[in-house]
Amino acid sequence: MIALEVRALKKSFGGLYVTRRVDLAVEEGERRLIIGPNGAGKTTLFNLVTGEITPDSGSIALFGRDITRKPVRTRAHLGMARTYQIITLFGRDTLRHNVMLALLGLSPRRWNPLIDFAGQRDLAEQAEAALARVGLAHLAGRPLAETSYGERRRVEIAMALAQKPRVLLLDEPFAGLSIDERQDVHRLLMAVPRDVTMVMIEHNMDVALEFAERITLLHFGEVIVEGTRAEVVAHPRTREVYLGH
Ligand SMILES: Nc1ncnc2c1ncn2[C@@H]1O[C@H](COP(=O)(O)OP(=O)(O)OP(=O)(O)O)[C@@H](O)[C@H]1O
Repeated sequence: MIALEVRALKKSFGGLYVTRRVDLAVEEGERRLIIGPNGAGKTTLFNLVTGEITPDSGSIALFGRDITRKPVRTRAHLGMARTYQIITLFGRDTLRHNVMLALLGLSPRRWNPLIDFAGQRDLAEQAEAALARVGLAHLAGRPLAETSYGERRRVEIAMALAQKPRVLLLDEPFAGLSIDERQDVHRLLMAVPRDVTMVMIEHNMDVALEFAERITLLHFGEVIVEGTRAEVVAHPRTREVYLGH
């Protein structure tokens, strides 16, 4: 079954086509890597898929269901989660609370302004389980501002995984990490079960290549090469627009 299918997707900003025409089909359970030079339209593609921006034309389907015009929240309910390139967490709050907020994002309780965190035992337990999954259970009660950059990136992955996604979009999960931290995140992503389909944008080829089964190369808003890891790496167009730089 195709988990995520994008067809003839187009998006322009002020007359400039950032997504010129993108077709993409990611199988359920697949690990797909999206590469491309700066400005190729990778993040824009993610924004279109998650619904943060609307396409000019084309369609997006999640497990066969058309979601092109569905709001972000509906897509999240249908199983889509994302980590961001820019960290957007609450510094003074503990790791546990940050993950609980991510979980509340999918819950009707989010809309209750008087929510009492202390009374949300089930949410706290889910948040702790999510933190344990990324090796941060021991830091659950620590304010986020007192954690390292690498730990925060793992919190972001915990937040996305806590939502029990069926499709997880990862925007540069290795950006800014040390070699050791990269290995931690890599191990963590490799341990995610196959019922989660993963699509990753990443510049850091050494770690990302290992992760990917199939690779899509975007250039000026179009897919110019796609195939298995070996096929894409060996392709002359890849060398020309990407690996040579
Ligand atoms: N909201 C917007 N309004 C106008 N232009 C935009 C907008 N969003 C993105 N762009 C432009 O679209 C182009 C593609 O941006 P995008 O962030 O999708 O590329 P990218 O492949 O993710 O690049 P990078 O590797 O640098 O993150 C860029 O030239 C960017 O300036």
